Amino acid sequence: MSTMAGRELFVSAPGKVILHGEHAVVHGKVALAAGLNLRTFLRLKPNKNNSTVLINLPNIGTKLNWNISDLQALVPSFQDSLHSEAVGPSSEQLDILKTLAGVSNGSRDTESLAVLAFLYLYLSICGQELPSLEIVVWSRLPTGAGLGSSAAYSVCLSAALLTASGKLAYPEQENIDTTRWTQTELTLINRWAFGGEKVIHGNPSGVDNAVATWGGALRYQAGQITPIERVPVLQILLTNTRVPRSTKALVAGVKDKLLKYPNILEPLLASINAISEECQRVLQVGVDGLSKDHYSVLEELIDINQHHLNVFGVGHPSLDRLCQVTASHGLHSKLTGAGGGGCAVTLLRPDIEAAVVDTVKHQLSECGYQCWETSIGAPGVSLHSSSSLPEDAITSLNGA
Ligand SMILES: Nc1ncnc2c1ncn2[C@@H]1O[C@H](COP(=O)(O)OP(=O)(O)OP(=O)(O)O)[C@@H](O)[C@H]1O
Ligand SMILES: C[C@@](O)(CCO)CC(=O)[O-]
Ligand SMILES: [Mg+2]
Repeated sequence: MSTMAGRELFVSAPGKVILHGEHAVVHGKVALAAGLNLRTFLRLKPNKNNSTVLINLPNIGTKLNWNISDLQALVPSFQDSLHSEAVGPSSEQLDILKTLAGVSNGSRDTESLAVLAFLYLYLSICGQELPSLEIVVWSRLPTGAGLGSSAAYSVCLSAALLTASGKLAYPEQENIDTTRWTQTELTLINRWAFGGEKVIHGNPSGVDNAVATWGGALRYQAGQITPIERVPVLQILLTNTRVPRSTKALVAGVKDKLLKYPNILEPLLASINAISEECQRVLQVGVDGLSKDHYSVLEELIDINQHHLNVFGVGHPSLDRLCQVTASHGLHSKLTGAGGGGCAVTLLRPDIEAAVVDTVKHQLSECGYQCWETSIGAPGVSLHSSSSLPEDAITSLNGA
């Protein structure tokens, strides 16, 4: 095993789709989620002749750098983080980072959250001897649309910084192009990514970073990650309403509602839990092929959950419209991720004709929405050789 210290490295992590359980999972209920074949890519380059650390985020037009000597003075406030049981920044650490990044309190803007998460992970993971680095992160995922862009971002940073600082070994080569870390190492990557998610979300459940780390399909409840080894092939249509929203604000809104109306809303959380359980049961009995009846159940579960999520106040008129368009062609949709705009998932039954799907996509694009037809399940965080990266990723990482 060799360390990656001093070498350029390329990492990627997938986005995710939550089939059921968003929001409820923050309150200890079951969620079912799967990796998505839209990924975030990171290039880390050691800076030999320089004494700065640079972060370049082309998706959001951010390019910033800091002098290592300025950051070194802050290290004592972060040096216990690596060994502490608690994951995530303390309020003192967040205050230090906000001052450093010139971010005002309560700011939820895209750049501030991305920069705070980066600084938190860099200072906490790299510790004593801060390395001079140049990091570029570019994603095919829409930012802030419900497909786990924040988790893919945090997972890529966590994996790259742990590897570059020698805290993770270079993964054993399965093949020369793409390698993955061991289970123990993935657990460490996931732990730090959860810390990054805490900076971005405030109170994440941890499901998004778990999917970005392990990929595949999984059941998540209260920190417990159970991979679902075999899942029937599910074709889905993902649609981005392009209505911007903040997961942090939506999660906080649900909490407020639950505190205000516990007796009214707790039963809905229990219902969402039961929906996840029933969905998992159907996927497992139909693992070798879902029957028509199975699809009917999956569709009804989608409809019921979409109504529940509306009750929690995380719907949006753009999502209502999307559900109406798909329903007019006999297709069933629900929001995925935090809602409030962002993305929805539509189940594509195998008996639906391609022409119908095309019509639906056309009508959704006329609403100003963006669609992807895809299937669920994608590999988790991976280390790549530069030659194995897709062309758009390498161009964006090198050209940024
Ligand atoms: N490619 C990226 N470049 C820079 N920052 C990013 C990138 N991807 C995500 N982020 C950070 O993550 C934030 C979006 O996170 P948020 O949790 O609100 O949305 P999401 O993760 O896309 O959706 P959800 O959490 O509902 O799945 C952005 O505001 C930005 O700070
Ligand atoms: C809304 C939420 O349940 C999913 C966001 O993708 C938040 C979380 O689980 O951290
Ligand atoms: Mg997120």
